[in-house]
Amino acid sequence: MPVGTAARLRDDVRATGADLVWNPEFLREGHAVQDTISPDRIVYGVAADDPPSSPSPDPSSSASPAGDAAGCGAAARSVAVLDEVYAAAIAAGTPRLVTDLATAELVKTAANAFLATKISFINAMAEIAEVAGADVTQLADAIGHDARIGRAFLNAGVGFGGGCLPKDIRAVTARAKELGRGESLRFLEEVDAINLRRRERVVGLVVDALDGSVFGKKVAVLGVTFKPESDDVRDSPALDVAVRLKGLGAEVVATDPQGIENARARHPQLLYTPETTEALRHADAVVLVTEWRAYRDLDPVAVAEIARGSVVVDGRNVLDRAAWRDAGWTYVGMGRP
Ligand SMILES: NC(=O)C1=CN([C@@H]2O[C@H](COP(=O)(O)OP(=O)(O)OC[C@H]3O[C@@H](n4cnc5c(N)ncnc54)[C@H](O)[C@@H]3O)[C@@H](O)[C@H]2O)C=CC1
Ligand SMILES: O=C(O)[C@H]1O[C@H](OP(=O)(O)OP(=O)(O)OC[C@H]2O[C@@H](n3ccc(=O)[nH]c3=O)[C@H](O)[C@@H]2O)[C@H](O)[C@@H](O)[C@@H]1O
Repeated sequence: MPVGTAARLRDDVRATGADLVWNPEFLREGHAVQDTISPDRIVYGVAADDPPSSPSPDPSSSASPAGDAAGCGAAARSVAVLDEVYAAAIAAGTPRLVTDLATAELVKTAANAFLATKISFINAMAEIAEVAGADVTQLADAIGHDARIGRAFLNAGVGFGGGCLPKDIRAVTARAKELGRGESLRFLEEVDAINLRRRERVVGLVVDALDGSVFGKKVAVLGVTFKPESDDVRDSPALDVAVRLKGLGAEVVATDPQGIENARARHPQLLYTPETTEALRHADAVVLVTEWRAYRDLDPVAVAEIARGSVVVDGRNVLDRAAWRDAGWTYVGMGRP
């Protein structure tokens, strides 16, 4: 939601006798239950002019500018209700922050924007690694050991997709412009552009590996969802790569453990099979774009026996490149030799 939405809705909601608090959640698809039961933090946004009367159980965890102020209005009651909802998580020591409405709205957007920026940062470094002859996975490991940076969300590859990160960076960029601060978040347009370039890059690597043209070549695309453990194909880099290859004249056969139905509804022009072996059979090139466990664990020797060609493009940098090369494959990674 654009920052300012809660404040705009609040009076209308209160006129009904209810209260409006902003309680963003940070769950990831595929981990929804675990993330809901054990969140990293809980955030309640309450109206700044009606602060909660009771301090939070752990005052050091409250970021409310008015969290300790007197008052026993609707916001205080809402905080008490939410404390009941999250009683188990709070008792387990989950940090709980009470903020104003706008801050709570921005927390959600800022978290996703930061995650997207981390991914595009490492993908930008992958672009440099590609021309410098460096290895972006080793680079990520090395900088990730710095606790201030951290290794999470530094996996370079075909980039981020899904129903949240792409939408949220575009939405907050647009909102910043509305608020007269477009320059503050202009870098997120670059984050978006870097991300979209990675899809082109995967396609380009396939074309190059097939001597300049995919026309008439069979390409096995492993994965259509935006990430493993989800059937979601919204803004999926994997599906985008499949569609682009098809547009260049390749005979694309895509496979996925969970996403075929959703992918077919959006792109019926592609061929799909739930059988990995069928996708790989007589393939001139194999492209891994969603790092499902089943694809990470593929035996390169066995795949070589059913495929026609010997090109594998690892769009997620998850395959054991030495094992694939030993089995006779031309292995192509993303930002690593
Ligand atoms: N998917 C996730 O893991 C998380 C999603 N969110 C946020 O929650 C929101 C919903 O996300 P999802 O559940 O993934 O999306 P979704 O696309 O699965 O669900 C959205 C629902 O809203 C309905 N809808 C859309 N426009 C509407 C309108 N104008 N009037 C009435 N209904 C309308 C759609 O039909 C759909 O049922 C998004 O803002 C997302 O950023 C937040 C945290 C996690
Ligand atoms: O707002 C939301 O709805 C949610 O958006 C994301 O969750 P989600 O979209 O489920 O997926 P992520 O696990 O964040 O992955 C997003 C994309 O980034 C990609 N990614 C992730 C990590 C990485 O290192 N590299 C990378 O390319 C994934 O493949 C995927 O396409 C956030 O992680 C959640 O905290 C948030 O609640």
